[in-house]
Amino acid sequence: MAFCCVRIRSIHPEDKIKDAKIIFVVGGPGSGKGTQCEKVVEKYGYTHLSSGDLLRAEVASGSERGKQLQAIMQKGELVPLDTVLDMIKDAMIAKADVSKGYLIDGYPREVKQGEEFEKKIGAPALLLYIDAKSETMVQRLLKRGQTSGRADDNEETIKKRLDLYYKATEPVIAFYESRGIVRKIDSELPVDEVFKQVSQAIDKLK
Ligand SMILES: Nc1ccn([C@@H]2O[C@H](COP(=O)(O)OP(=O)(O)OP(=O)(O)O)[C@@H](O)[C@H]2O)c(=O)n1
Ligand SMILES: Nc1nc2c(ncn2[C@@H]2O[C@H](COP(=O)(O)OP(=O)(O)O)[C@@H](O)[C@H]2O)c(=O)[nH]1
Ligand SMILES: [Mg+2]
Repeated sequence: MAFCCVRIRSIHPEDKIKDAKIIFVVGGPGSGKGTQCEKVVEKYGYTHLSSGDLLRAEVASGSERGKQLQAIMQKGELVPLDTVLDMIKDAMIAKADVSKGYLIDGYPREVKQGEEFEKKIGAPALLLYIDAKSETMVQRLLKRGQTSGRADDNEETIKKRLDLYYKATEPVIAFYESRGIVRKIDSELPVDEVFKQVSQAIDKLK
């Protein structure tokens, strides 16, 4: 007896991003991640997702979850991994039809965050390591704090964010170095010089 089979495949929203080109942008607070990402968006049409910005948008919405997040961010601590990851994933899916690739800025903050991202979303093709000296980062953040209105751009929280960066986030770079996808960017130079290095790294991806 012949069967006529219609295969019904469930469509998961995740399928839309499973082959996406992903760049992790990692560096200390104030190292210049956001500044460089904006320039990449302009030149390459990538979608920029700053995990910090996504969290701040949730805080600004005034939701109950936002209130809990604000308390954590004000202390310079890390919010629960699943919260950030779900936000990134949803934002990626929302842009899937128009995106040439994704810049994931400020994530992973710790090795575990990277591992979970790969399980739920996919592997990065490149990690841009935006490197600046800690004194440089502090100076930039204090200057940014004069106008940013960010509750965490103050001397006390900056110190905590830097400590956490060296303790939790730097190991992320070593983790991906073993895969050969890390490009170290000297972010002490003027913005356009920094961007030349970033462009070279992205051009090599094609
Ligand atoms: N993956 C992430 C990203 C951000 N945060 C929280 O959000 C705050 C601000 O994050 P972000 O905007 O990325 O700040 P920095 O990287 O410190 O600095 P910048 O905005 O200057 O990039 C962090 O201190 C942390 O509390 C987090 O917990 N987990
Ligand atoms: N001199 C100089 N300043 C920079 C450079 N990149 C960023 N800044 C400044 O440093 C501050 C922090 O930059 P931002 O992009 O917000 O860094 P992020 O915290 O890593 O996202 C901002 O006030 C920028 O204007 C750079 O390459 N050179
Ligand atoms: Mg930023």
